[in-house]
Amino acid sequence: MSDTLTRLTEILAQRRQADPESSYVASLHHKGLNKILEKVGEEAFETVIAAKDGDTDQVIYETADLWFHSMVMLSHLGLEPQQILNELDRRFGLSGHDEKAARSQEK
Ligand SMILES: N=c1c2ncn([C@@H]3O[C@H](COP(=O)(O)OP(=O)(O)OP(=O)(O)O)[C@@H](O)[C@H]3O)c2ncn1[C@@H]1O[C@H](COP(=O)(O)O)[C@@H](O)[C@H]1O
Repeated sequence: MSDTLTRLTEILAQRRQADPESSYVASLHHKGLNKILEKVGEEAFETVIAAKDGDTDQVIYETADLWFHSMVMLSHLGLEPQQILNELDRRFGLSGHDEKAARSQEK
């Protein structure tokens, strides 16, 4: 995992026990899954709008917000970002054709 993702993962784990008054991450966990999912949806929408507008600086900014809130969601669900990276790595081993077959077998 990249140093940035590793560092952020560690900080997010620490902040689960932090004071919601002083930590934004703790405040999201305190508000619960629905609030976290609302933020993921909001940031995804803002990313799409920035891309449609062709505003590349804004795309970078909003995608960072989207990745960050997605990582808070994973943390809330007890999942590790490494599990997502493992899934992406697994797909490297599949051709487009094999990938479709694997997906249809999963269903
Ligand atoms: N990477 C981030 C990060 N990215 C975005 N944000 C926050 O995400 C929010 C983005 O939502 P919006 O733009 O909708 O802003 P908002 O209006 O304040 O949000 P709402 O009131 O609608 O919930 C802002 O409050 C940003 O500050 C982040 N907050 C924290 N981090 C990282 O998380 C670490 C822990 O943060 P704390 O929990 O605050 O200590 C920090 O050290 C950073 O590394």
